Amino acid sequence: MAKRIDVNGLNAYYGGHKAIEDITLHVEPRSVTAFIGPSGCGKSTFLRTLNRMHEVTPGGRVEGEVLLDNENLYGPGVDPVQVRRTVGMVFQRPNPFPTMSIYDNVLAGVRLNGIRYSRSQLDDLVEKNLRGANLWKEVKDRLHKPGAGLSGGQQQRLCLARATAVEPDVLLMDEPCSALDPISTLAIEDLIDQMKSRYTIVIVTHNMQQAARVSERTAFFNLAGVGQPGRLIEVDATDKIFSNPSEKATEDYISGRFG
Ligand SMILES: Nc1ncnc2c1ncn2[C@@H]1O[C@H](COP(=O)(O)OP(=O)(O)OP(=O)(O)O)[C@@H](O)[C@H]1O
Repeated sequence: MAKRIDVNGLNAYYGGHKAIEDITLHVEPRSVTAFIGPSGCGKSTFLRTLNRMHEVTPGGRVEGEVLLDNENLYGPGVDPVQVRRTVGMVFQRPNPFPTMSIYDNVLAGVRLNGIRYSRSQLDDLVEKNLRGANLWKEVKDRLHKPGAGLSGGQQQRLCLARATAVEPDVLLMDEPCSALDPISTLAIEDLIDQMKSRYTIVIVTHNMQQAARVSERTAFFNLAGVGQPGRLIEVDATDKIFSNPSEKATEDYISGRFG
């Protein structure tokens, strides 16, 4: 079930270094929001605060709140492992378990949730999620071959199938196409378009055409200078950000004047 995200006054640190400052952002369910901004402004850091991955980095610390349908992910007693199941993530480089079969890759997260499934239930889960990732037709005859035998684009779709198999509420994508060729990139973008009716999707991208193609809303991040924390400069409808942004820094960035 897609959920709404409300971030209030969020700061994130690496040890003594404040990487992002005072971020407040609201993301509607069943929508795609793109994060754009120059290198080092904290897009990936912010993304990782949305499923408590940031604190996995030594010295990683967060202040402020992230609400998922009004429930604070950083509230007392919240299990970060459960949060990461609810808020799935796909990374820049496709990272299937290389020696594990395609079939077992899809089920890798499912098998950690402690529920016992019958063989036919598992078969159904694998087929449903590979179909959802537009990969079923390409791999149905080699489900028990290793995931590493797929092309980069197929591996990334396998990672999406693995992420959706645990039925998350939110899907976070950190530059999911940056290691892919243009055809595979379009396949992932099509998939994002299809998936947005079921999930809340947040995507970090350096590719502004991609942000314009896939997202309804775009958030622009920037930093005042080297060593300064990144900040959210503005968030608005993607059309507006790319045609008539409110802030000069956004306009400078999208028109290629910096970054
Ligand atoms: N593991 C880490 N340890 C210490 N500092 C880090 C770490 N990861 C990122 N940072 C710092 O946090 C700040 C934000 O980095 P982040 O990777 O979130 O930015 P970004 O906007 O995603 O950059 P890019 O577009 O280049 O991926 C930077 O100053 C970076 O050097």
